[in-house]
Parts: sequence; structure tokens; C-alpha cells
Amino acid sequence: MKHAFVPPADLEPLTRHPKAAAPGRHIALHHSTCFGCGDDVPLGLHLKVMAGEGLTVDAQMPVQDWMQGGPGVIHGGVLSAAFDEVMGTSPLLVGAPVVTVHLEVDFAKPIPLGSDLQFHARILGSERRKIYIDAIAHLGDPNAPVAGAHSVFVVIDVEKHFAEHFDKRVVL
Ligand SMILES: CCCCCCCC/C=C\CCCCCCCC(=O)SCCNC(=O)CCNC(=O)[C@H](O)C(C)(C)COP(=O)(O)OP(=O)(O)OC[C@H]1O[C@@H](n2cnc3c(N)ncnc32)[C@H](O)[C@@H]1OP(=O)(O)O
Repeated sequence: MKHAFVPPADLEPLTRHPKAAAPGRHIALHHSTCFGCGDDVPLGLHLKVMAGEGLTVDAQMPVQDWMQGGPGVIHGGVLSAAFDEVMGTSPLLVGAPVVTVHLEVDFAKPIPLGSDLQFHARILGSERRKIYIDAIAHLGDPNAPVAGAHSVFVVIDVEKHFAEHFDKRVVL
């Protein structure tokens, strides 16, 4: 798949946190009203991100009718949000809460409504507070990706980062 993103060649390797979810286990919810992973939002992606081997995660997403962009196919923004969520959850494997600063998506094939979309993301390494991650999406054959993504996330102090906005949060 074509892509233009070039991660730094000298990234620091990261290691799995001793308390990270075991391979095959669900990585605990970010929060229940998150558009990407929350159980309590009526309209959301409801993604369940599972720990994989090493510094990888996996998720699957049924492509539902409300996700339509072009007729019969997924909207690119919905796909981008799903990549953001899946990749953004993976740093919890190394014990790092992050926010996205950069997200690139390569759309290789139209993705039909009704498909069962599979995601696989991997942490590439870090540079200071930045964590570089890439991912693919496929329809059953990881060797035939229908989309790919590259991202940069930055490790934050969660309480400080959201302090100013916390009182305006939506509780359902
Ligand atoms: C949805 C909420 C998520 C909450 C997560 C909390 C718990 C996590 C647990 C579970 C994860 C669940 C999964 C979530 C998935 C979805 C994540 C999202 O969609 S997050 C929403 C969108 N993103 C933002 O709203 C960030 C807005 N940006 C900022 O607030 C600031 O830019 C911030 C705090 C991230 C960094 O600002 P500074 O002042 O602390 O630090 P400076 O020095 O500017 O940047 C740090 C490094 O990042 C580079 N950087 C900054 N922006 C960059 C960019 N656009 N591209 C590349 N590098 C960039 C800089 O060059 C610097 O790198 P050098 O160390 O100097 O090399």
C-alpha cells in the first residue's frame, strides 16, 4: 500500500508494562462515553481493542449503514476515527496515556457496508514524549489491507491535560 509517512529511523524501543493486558484480553475502557470505545454512547464506534502479541493491538468493527460515505461504502472520516481509537489505545500496553497530534490515513480500497473490518496496530517506538504507531485495516486477509494509517501520539498527564474541560464533560 502506498504511503508518504516516514517515521524517524532512530526511535527508542518501548517495552510492555508489567500490568498490561495479556494478549487476547480487552484493554480496559478509556471512558464509557467516548465516541470510539464507550459502551454508553448510542451513536459511537463501540470498539473493543484487544491486546495482541508484543506491542500490538487488534480490533474489529462491523461496518454499519450509519457509517456510509460514498454510496454503499464507509465514510473516510469514520474509518479515520476508528484508526485513531485503535492506535490511541495501544500505548496503554506500555503504560502511557496519550492524545493524538498527527494522524494519516491511506485509503486503498472501498470498504463496503456490511463488512467485518479488522484492525491491527503496532507501536513502532518513541522519541521523547512522542509515540509512533502504524496500523492496517483488512477484511480477513492481513496481507491484503484495504487501508493503512500512521500516527504520532504524545504522552500527557491526564488530569492536567483535561483540567480545564472536565467540568463540561457529558455524562449520559
Ligand atoms: C479523546 C480523548 C483522549 C484522552 C486520552 C486520555 C487517556 C488515554 C487512555 C486511553 C486512550 C484511549 C484512546 C484515545 C484515542 C483517541 C485520541 C484522540 O483523538 S485525542 C484528541 C485529539 N488530540 C488532541 O486534542 C491533542 C491536542 N494537542 C495538544 O493538546 C498539545 O499539542 C499536546 C498536549 C499534545 C502537546 O503539547 P505540549 O505543549 O505538551 O508539547 P509540545 O512540545 O507542543 O509537543 C510535544 C511533542 O509533540 C510534537 N508535536 C506536536 N504536534 C505535532 C504534530 N501535529 N505532528 C507531529 N509532532 C507534533 C512536538 O514537536 C513535540 O515533539 P519534540 O519532542 O519537540 O520532538
